[in-house]
Amino acid sequence: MEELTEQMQNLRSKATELFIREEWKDSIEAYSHFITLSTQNQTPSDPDQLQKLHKSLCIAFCNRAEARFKLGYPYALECFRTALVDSQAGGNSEMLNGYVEKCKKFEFLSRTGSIDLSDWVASGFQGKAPELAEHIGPVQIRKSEISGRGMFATKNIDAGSLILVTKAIAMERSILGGKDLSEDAQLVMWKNFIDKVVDFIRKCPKTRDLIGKLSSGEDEEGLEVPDIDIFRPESLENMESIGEIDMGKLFAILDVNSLTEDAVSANVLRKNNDCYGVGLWLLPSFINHSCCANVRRLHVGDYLIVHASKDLKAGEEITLSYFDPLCPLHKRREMSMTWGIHCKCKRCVFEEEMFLKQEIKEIEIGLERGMECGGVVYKLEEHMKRWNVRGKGKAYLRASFWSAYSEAYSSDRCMKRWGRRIPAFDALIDSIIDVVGGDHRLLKILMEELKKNGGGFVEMEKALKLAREVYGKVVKKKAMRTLLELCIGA
Ligand SMILES: C[S@@+](CC[C@H](N)C(=O)[O-])C[C@H]1O[C@@H](n2cnc3c(N)ncnc32)[C@H](O)[C@@H]1O
Repeated sequence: MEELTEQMQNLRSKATELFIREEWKDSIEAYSHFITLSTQNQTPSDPDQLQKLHKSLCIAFCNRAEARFKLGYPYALECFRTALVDSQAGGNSEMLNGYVEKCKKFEFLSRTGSIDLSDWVASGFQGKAPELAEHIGPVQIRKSEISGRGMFATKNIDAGSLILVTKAIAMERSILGGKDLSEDAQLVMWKNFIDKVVDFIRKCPKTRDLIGKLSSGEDEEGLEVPDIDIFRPESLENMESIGEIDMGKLFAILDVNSLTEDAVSANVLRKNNDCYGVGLWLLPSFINHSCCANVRRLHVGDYLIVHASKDLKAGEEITLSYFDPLCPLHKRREMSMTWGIHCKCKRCVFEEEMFLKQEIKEIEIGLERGMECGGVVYKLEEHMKRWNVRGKGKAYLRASFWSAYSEAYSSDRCMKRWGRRIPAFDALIDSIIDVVGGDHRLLKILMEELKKNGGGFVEMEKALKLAREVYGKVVKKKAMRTLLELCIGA
């Protein structure tokens, strides 16, 4: 024990010396070594010794974060800073202990990604969103057949599992007056957002270099494929600096990669959220779009959480729906234009042919003219039978005409009239989930159905499974039930 204490003291002195000499990289290594030794070994029973150890640990955590920040890593956690302030003020041992525990928790969260939002959800999203930590799951960046680079699973991932947790480089929010944000307010929001990004880049060269790796939408095939490790907060790789970033290129990068919180999958964990935000998150920017996506995103504070909304196979490309997948082809085409993309996913290719059919055009016109939804569903199902459209093809079209299906199945009057002539509710939901993965509207209608017809254990388990696909495994079973109840009113 004494030998160890001496070793720890030597390490601490060495780390501090390196830190003072501004030899950031070596001081990080020395502090890491010190932290590992101090946290893995028996804690001293003498209260004075314990307080000394906690104080040293606080300083070590904080100085290491500071050194990382000096090297240009944006992720120095606020908690480490608080720890320093407090330890310098000679805080009491209980507080120091609290900070050390908090630091250790962050490190653990970042390594394992074992995030649990249950308490926050169960309390009805009271107070500030929980503090999360950066996490990268089993994924890598590779060349994609969709376009440029994409993100791929490196092992099988089951639905609901965490893929990325990442904090925004910058975010700007605006309060929504009515339903939409006025054009002026949007412009102001974008301007503030860009200013924040520019400010960050000035302060943090590493961030500037990482942003420089993102696509500006031009010549994606020629872009280099970065190693995902350079995005890890603890990465010490010395990247070759790209120097000043051209403002024109920066604007193009922000245009291609920024995400808004109004997306279909956002805004789901907090109710009555009247904020509308825009932000830039680095790693999620490598995820390509598909109309049959296999991951979803959630916004918790400034963090973006990406989780699998379907089971994924090792080697499979990870895709996100940049816009609402539960609508017809031409609507999706319109929305994809704002992203400058022409989606060629299997669903789009299949529907391109189907939407040329006169019968489908008539259904679309019928819907526009207010034709009864039950009738629309019946017609479409009959046509699909006649054209021998089955399996995935059938599910694609059902997803495209979701608005008609959801209205029909939610209306008692409609179900009385058409119920026996249209597919059973369970079969319908299963087929749509199969193509678009978990979606909060599917969950909502499933819950309504359960409430109406009373569901047993099997039905409840099915709803919980779908809920995990929609919200991820960040919410445990008990809290998930609260969420399910809330989602009926969502
Ligand atoms: C957020 S980035 C995705 C990663 C990008 N492929 C890269 O190499 O950095 C968005 C850009 O990727 C391309 N992209 C994403 N999904 C696509 C799709 N389904 N079809 C065609 N291009 C797509 C478009 O150029 C789009 O502007």
